Amino acid sequence: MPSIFSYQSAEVDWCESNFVRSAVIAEYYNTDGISLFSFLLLTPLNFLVLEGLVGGWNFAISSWMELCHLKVSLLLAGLFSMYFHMTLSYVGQLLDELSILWTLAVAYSFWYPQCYFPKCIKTRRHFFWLTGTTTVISTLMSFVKPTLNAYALNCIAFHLLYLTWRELKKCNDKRVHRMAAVMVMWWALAITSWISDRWLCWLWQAINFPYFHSFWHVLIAMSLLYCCPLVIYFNVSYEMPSFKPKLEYWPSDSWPVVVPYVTLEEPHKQC
Ligand SMILES: CCCCCCCC/C=C\CCCCCCCC(=O)N[C@@H](CO)[C@H](O)/C=C/CCCCCCCCCCCCC
Ligand SMILES: [Ca+2]
Ligand SMILES: [Zn+2]
Repeated sequence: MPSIFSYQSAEVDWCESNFVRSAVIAEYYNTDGISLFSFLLLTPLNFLVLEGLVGGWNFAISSWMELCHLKVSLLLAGLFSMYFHMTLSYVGQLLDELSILWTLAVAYSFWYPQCYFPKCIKTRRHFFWLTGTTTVISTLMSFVKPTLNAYALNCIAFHLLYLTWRELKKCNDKRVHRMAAVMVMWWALAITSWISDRWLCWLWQAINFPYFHSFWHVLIAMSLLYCCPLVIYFNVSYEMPSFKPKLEYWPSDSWPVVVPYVTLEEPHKQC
């Protein structure tokens, strides 16, 4: 019986042919080629977006700690993803999926708006416990049928879409609507690539182009780049109502390649 650490012991194998470009890296493009771009370039950009938040304002130490948790979780998700595609091992698959689950848990427990809490949950502390318990139970259940884990994780994105839609209904700022539209566009392209790789592999192998999972890595990282400032924008509107958040693009709105971020207008002095 193969060890849970051994190469190709995972339940899932992506469309890219194994060990074609390297004897030690099972799926080269999913591990290094393009994934390296997405996680080692776009994730630091996300860090800068998050760092701008801390550096620019007098941010409470608790918010700084929350962002640190998110950064560590995102970095681990990137590293575990590379380990998984390098080995296609059972442990790699679970580390990849569980790190995404726990990153989502961190984001939900810190930034889920209080107005959407279930009726029985009164404080963020209670919501924190609810998220923690649900995540621990989901972690245990993930060992039952690991093939289903990724589908369950993708369903969480639909919940995020629903929340975005609820928030946009209350918001008139055109810049926010534009940023949400761009985030959804990247996510739609990402999920299409993920499903194509899973379900239409026979077709991509027939035309010798089995690289859609590596596209997914880049596209989901792009979507996250727009998701972070949006989450921060809505969070500031709820938690710091005296500030006025504004979505901006670096270096400027008109550039074809931009990094989105949030700025805050100083609070009005109270008499
Ligand atoms: C203050 C900012 C808060 C922002 C919250 C952002 C929360 C980010 C959470 C998770 C990061 C996801 C990282 C994706 C890593 C992909 C690794 C991967 O490719 N894994 C596959 C196997 O290699 C696996 O099959 C994929 C599983 C599905 C993962 C689904 C993740 C959903 C993430 C939702 C992203 C939101 C984008 C916007 C949605 C409208
Ligand atoms: Ca493969
Ligand atoms: Zn992957």
